[in-house]
Amino acid sequence: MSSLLQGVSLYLIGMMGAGKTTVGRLLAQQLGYGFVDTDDVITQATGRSINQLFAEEGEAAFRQLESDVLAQISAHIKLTVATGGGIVLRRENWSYLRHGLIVWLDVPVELLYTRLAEDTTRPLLQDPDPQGKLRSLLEQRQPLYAQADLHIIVKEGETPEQIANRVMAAIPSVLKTTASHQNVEN
Ligand SMILES: Nc1ncnc2c1ncn2[C@@H]1O[C@H](COP(=O)(O)OP(=O)(O)OP(=O)(O)O)[C@@H](O)[C@H]1O
Ligand SMILES: O=C(O)C1=C[C@@H](O)[C@@H](O)[C@H](O)C1
Ligand SMILES: [Mg+2]
Repeated sequence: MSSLLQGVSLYLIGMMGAGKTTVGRLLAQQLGYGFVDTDDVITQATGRSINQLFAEEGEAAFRQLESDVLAQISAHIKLTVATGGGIVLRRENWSYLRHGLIVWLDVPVELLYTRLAEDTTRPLLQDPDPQGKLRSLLEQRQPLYAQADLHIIVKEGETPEQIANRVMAAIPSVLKTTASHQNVEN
């Protein structure tokens, strides 16, 4: 599979809690790729948590850092990249994401909520109605996530391993489309 991909990186997008970090690590192992998480790079580079950055610098400054980090990552090949849930919001980020194959992990809001209910590390969920907040964020972002090359709809009870296997199985279908386009053009 990794030879089929010819070093093209995978970029995982989707809502917070969708499993980008968890599934991304597994995919990197299976592909023999490096693994990078944009949220982790930001926290390591700044020495501050995402919560701190949102509180002390504001969301706009965080988004700028996120774009800067993504720009640097996109210069590399053979990576599986777990992105922050809001990476799709900035148009310039798409020019970086398009360096690789973009995979949307699409998880129902109810499932996201059960996964994140105890989690206090996502500043946008510090809301009196976190489930409603997740729903409105997803509504706003859905058309953006839908621009991914691969759309993986995750069902309740699916393990990270099963999801990673489904992504691996779906990759050739996207690469085939690219190859057939090339044939038509040639
Ligand atoms: N398939 C799964 N089944 C059950 N729990 C899962 C699954 N995938 C991930 N989780 C759990 O859900 C939580 C969120 O997962 P993860 O951190 O990978 O999401 P994320 O998409 O990287 O979120 P963020 O955008 O906030 O970084 C974690 O506690 C993780 O262990
Ligand atoms: O969905 C979002 O906007 C976010 C998701 C996380 O990955 C972090 O990047 C941050 O909490 C913002
Ligand atoms: Mg993550």
